[in-house]
Amino acid sequence: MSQRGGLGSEMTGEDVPFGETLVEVDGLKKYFTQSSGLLSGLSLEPDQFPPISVGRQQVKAVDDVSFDIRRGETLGLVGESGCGKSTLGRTILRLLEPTDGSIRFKGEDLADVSGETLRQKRSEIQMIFQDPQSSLDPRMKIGQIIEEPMRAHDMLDDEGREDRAKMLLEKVGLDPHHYNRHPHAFSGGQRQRVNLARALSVNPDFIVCDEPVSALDVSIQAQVLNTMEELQEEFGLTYLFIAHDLSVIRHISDRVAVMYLGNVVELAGKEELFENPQHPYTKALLESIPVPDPRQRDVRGVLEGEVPSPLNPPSGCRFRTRCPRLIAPDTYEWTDEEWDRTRAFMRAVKRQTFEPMTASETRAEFFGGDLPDGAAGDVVSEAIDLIATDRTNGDDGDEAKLVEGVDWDGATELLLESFAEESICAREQPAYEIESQYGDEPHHAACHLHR
Ligand SMILES: Nc1ncnc2c1ncn2[C@@H]1O[C@H](COP(=O)(O)OP(=O)(O)OP(=O)(O)O)[C@@H](O)[C@H]1O
Repeated sequence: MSQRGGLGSEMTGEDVPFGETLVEVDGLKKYFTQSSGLLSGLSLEPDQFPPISVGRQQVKAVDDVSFDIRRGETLGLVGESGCGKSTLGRTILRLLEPTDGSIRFKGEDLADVSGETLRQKRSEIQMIFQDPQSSLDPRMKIGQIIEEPMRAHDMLDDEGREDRAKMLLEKVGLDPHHYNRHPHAFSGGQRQRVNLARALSVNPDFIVCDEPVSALDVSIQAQVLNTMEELQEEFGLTYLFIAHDLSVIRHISDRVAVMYLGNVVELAGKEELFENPQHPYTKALLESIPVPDPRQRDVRGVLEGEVPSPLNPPSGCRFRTRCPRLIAPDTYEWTDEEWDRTRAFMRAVKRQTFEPMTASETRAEFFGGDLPDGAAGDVVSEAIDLIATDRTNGDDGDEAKLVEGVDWDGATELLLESFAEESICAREQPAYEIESQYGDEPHHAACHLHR
């Protein structure tokens, strides 16, 4: 059980036992309203004055996210840059107002509390950011920095706060005699330890850690992570740990949530997630080849194609536009081989990954000479004609004329509209519970392959 640093409040009836739900996130959405580009967003409104309006678009940074965090655990949150991790963390802390959905802490919706109760709740939830450099005021001594939250919460008297700050310096692995030093006298890792001490000063139960070790050298990262684990044990802390680096997530997490474009696409126990990943996005992340420079060992740019804009995310499964396992549309009859070949061809056309060739060479290259049977084959044949170097226009008189250039865009649009947009992946949002191979934690995978 937590010692609460020997100076904290007593356990109260509302304290949550270890392993029970501490934080409940339900249907959470955070949209940012953004004015669109300079002229593109202007539209003519003849019935009003002035007769123009500025279009507003919604950045769907977090879109319908639900999960629980249990007392004493670390839930890792991983995903590529821009997928909404920080926004999710900040919305859970109510640094950002949710657009929809709820966040319950110890069973209570923070939206329903106010005044002294809210102030009290706020001290129970803290956040640590990535950049210890900019989050520490250079003019303040670290003792004052650590005491600041206690002062804001009227906790203890001057002497009590100083004692507690020194005790915490020691707990985070720093020398209490450095109480009067300024942040510039400390290394990056030490500054992050100061941040930890500051967050701990007000006895929080729950800490959102947003990329806390990303700015540190790898050798220092492990030391800071170890200290965080020790503090968690000693103070009974619960962490939501945000990182893009899978090795950091693997080090610290009990369970892991994988985020993609505003959605949690997979959530499972750590071992289950790393040993038995079930979402193609998670698999792609895990299969990414580590680059020699460990500071660049992250998940940026390892997947084919760009993350689509959160202004207009794909329908159904958000990963489908980059997914190597897109499911065959049931509007056509396929054999598995026909669909595999068609899907590979569609991806190659979309990304223009090959030099244009004649129609028969394209058939041979992608389909071994045999197009799919029936209507699907007709579509493929039409698409091949659009990108073939012997592309002809037979409508014009008797002699077919060779048409200049290949029509990549036309072929892409035809294939996507006929096939990709007809797939269940485009039509329904996936959410499935599957059986875990490792441990007995539930395994959530938002992928129609598990339907
Ligand atoms: N205040 C804001 N106004 C408009 N859009 C925003 C705002 N904050 C974030 N976004 C957008 O929301 C999306 C999610 O951003 P967020 O910072 O949460 O992602 P992230 O996964 O934490 O990325 P990173 O690891 O790069 O910090 C991005 O497209 C981002 O541009």
